[in-house]
Amino acid sequence: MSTPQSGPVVSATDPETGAAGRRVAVITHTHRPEAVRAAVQFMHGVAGQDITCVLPRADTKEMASFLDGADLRTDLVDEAGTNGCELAVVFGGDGTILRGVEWALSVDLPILGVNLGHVGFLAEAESSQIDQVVTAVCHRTYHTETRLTARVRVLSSPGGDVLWESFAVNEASLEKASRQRMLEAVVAVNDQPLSRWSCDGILVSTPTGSTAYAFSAGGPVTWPGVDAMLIVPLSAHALFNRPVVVPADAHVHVQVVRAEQNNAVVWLDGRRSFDLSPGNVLDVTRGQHRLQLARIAPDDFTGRLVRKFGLSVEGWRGAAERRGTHERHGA
Ligand SMILES: NC(=O)c1ccc[n+]([C@@H]2O[C@H](COP(=O)([O-])OP(=O)(O)OC[C@H]3O[C@@H](n4cnc5c(N)ncnc54)[C@H](O)[C@@H]3O)[C@@H](O)[C@H]2O)c1
Ligand SMILES: Nc1ncnc2c1ncn2[C@@H]1O[C@H](COP(=O)(O)OP(=O)(O)OP(=O)(O)O)[C@@H](O)[C@H]1O
Repeated sequence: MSTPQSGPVVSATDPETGAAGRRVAVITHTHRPEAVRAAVQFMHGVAGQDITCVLPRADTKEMASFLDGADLRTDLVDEAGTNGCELAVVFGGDGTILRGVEWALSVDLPILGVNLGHVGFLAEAESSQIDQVVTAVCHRTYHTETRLTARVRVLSSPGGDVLWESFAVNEASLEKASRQRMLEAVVAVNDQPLSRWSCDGILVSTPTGSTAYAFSAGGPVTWPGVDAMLIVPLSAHALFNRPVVVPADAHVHVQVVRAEQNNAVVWLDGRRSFDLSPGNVLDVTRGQHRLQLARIAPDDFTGRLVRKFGLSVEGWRGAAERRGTHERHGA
């Protein structure tokens, strides 16, 4: 789902610092020197445009040698939040973008990812395109694509107390806590039991997550505009062990029936986790906030899939045919 629009209008004065001008958050995979270099190149690019770069203070230790003495307008902050920012530009791979989401989601801040990781499926630009990113940010020519997220809660029992609450952009992954035993859980959709699975785990994934863990587990690749959630069993020892697709408004419950050493664990986007005991329920519904991904080019999910997954669009026959033509021409 894409909403063409210019960047959000931001007040000329930051409410907290009183500083005038535009503010853009910069989040960097600081353990990767090429990501730090790219972030600093971006900051230099926007420096003359009355834009202050807002950095998480924790990121600046590794960046200090690049920042010291540079004529850059930066503001260091401890807490995630808008801090008056209109956009977060993230330099890293998907993991760093998922870290950036923790800053951005609750305040509906768009994220523009620059890939300095291995895959960078969620990124919009490659490291060779920093000048284009600078131009798009300076002229506010980016648009935002919104993505479904999930609200994830752990309940003590069906209808019981809420023990934990968080969100997922990719997936909630309920997993066995002990490697040598199976997890046993009952999945219910809209309060109707669907299946009991003895398995390694169960994913409840968004369309965004359909190219991540759910993809590895045999789930269907789902275009971002599809308003649905995927339920994907991990190695279920059952005749019915298929991924299922439910409407995004469905209420998905997964109750842990048995878990060895009395524990199962849920991981959200591989970043946030909580331990569950038998009887506890993983409760997943549509998230209140949509992730906003800033784009500098028109949407092209098909192209992204082909590029990032290295899909062959000519097939082996096409390659053979081209070789044949080549050989007939005596090359
Ligand atoms: N067997 C698996 O495939 C498996 C196992 C655990 C976690 N994961 C995924 O890892 C994600 C966390 O990513 P990370 O980079 O912090 O961990 P990571 O460093 O372990 O990398 C996981 C891989 O998933 C890719 N990835 C992440 N989100 C993606 C998305 N939406 N579409 C396509 N690819 C995506 C990353 O680029 C990376 O190659 C989790 O949300 C989960 O989806 C996958
Ligand atoms: N400043 C940081 N401090 C600590 N950890 C970080 C920092 N930046 C990134 N990470 C973590 O490092 C891990 C790997 O980062 P990332 O996913 O960006 O790189 P990658 O694995 O090479 O890329 P991709 O996910 O696209 O394959 C992630 O879990 C991410 O959250």
